[in-house]
Amino acid sequence: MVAEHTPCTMHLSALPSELASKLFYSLEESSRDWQRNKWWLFDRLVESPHRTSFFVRQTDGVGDDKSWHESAQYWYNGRKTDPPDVFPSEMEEACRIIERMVSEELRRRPFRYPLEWAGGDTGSADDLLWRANVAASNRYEGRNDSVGWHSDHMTYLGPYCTIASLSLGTRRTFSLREVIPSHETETRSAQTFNIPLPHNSLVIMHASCQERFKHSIPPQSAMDMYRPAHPRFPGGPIEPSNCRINVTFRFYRPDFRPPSIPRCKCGIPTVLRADMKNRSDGGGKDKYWWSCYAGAQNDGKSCNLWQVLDMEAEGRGPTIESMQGSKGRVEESSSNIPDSG
Ligand SMILES: O=C(O)CCC(=O)C(=O)O
Ligand SMILES: [Fe+2]
Repeated sequence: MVAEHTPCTMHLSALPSELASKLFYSLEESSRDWQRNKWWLFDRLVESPHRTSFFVRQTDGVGDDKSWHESAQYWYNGRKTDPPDVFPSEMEEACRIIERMVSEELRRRPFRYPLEWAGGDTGSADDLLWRANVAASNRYEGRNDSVGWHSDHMTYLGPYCTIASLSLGTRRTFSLREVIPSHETETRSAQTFNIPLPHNSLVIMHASCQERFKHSIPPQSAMDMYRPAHPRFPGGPIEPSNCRINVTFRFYRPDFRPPSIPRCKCGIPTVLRADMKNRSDGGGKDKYWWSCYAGAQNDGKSCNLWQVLDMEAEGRGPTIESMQGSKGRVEESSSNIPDSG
């Protein structure tokens, strides 16, 4: 049902059960002092209703290039931060399994979008179609921690990214809702899909999810405690928890490295957003905007820059389109194009 109604797929029991427990325990402990993001909303300083942290992978297995480590320092409100932590060993192990799952799922997809990254296939023996090199992580404690409606910024991910989101600990609801393009608001309205995410489940937000849908983790009026299948230490007690840990594995694209990100008049890197209201649903004419992000960190003051992303003029790629020389969707069967009406 998830795949039928949304640009996501849902995978239960993603990791071996013992690895999922170990990763939950290690992140549950380290996340107690993760930060709540703070940003300016108009003239008010607001704080995220959950804790968050960011990890970079020591290597993405492709080569020695570690330039995404620098991108990772900008994850927090466009402001340069201390170097983030490297994936702990259980996260690295989980990442390898998840890369395989995502690659298999990509192989099953009937088409790729023109602007998807196409430089990932290295011809190496492991033939992974998708790799992760960073992980943004969230901790939700109790019923009230949450994240509001948003789509993820594409600044370092580029258009039509694939994000793999692992849930550990107590079950929470993941809500998805399409943003209806302006020219269709008269003829149809959006539905909200509420997907319960149990411990050790993986949601893959496939290409077009960030362009077409917003997502959230709403506060809940009630929740079940999570009872781990394994004790924290051999022979120890099972400790129920009201905590959910989320790890979103992402690929920071080589053609969206920090030096290539336009800066606005405030002098800080802009953020890349999809024009969700004026999209063409993958037909290759989607619009993306580089926009000033100073407002979030600068007492709410911004230079209001909005500059259109121009993949060609900015020298970005290779994309599926540039590799296959195709305009519009790269597809095998037209019957598999999701109906946007
Ligand atoms: O916790 C989740 O499942 C969603 C987190 C999220 O949307 C994000 O980190 O951007
Ligand atoms: Fe998100």
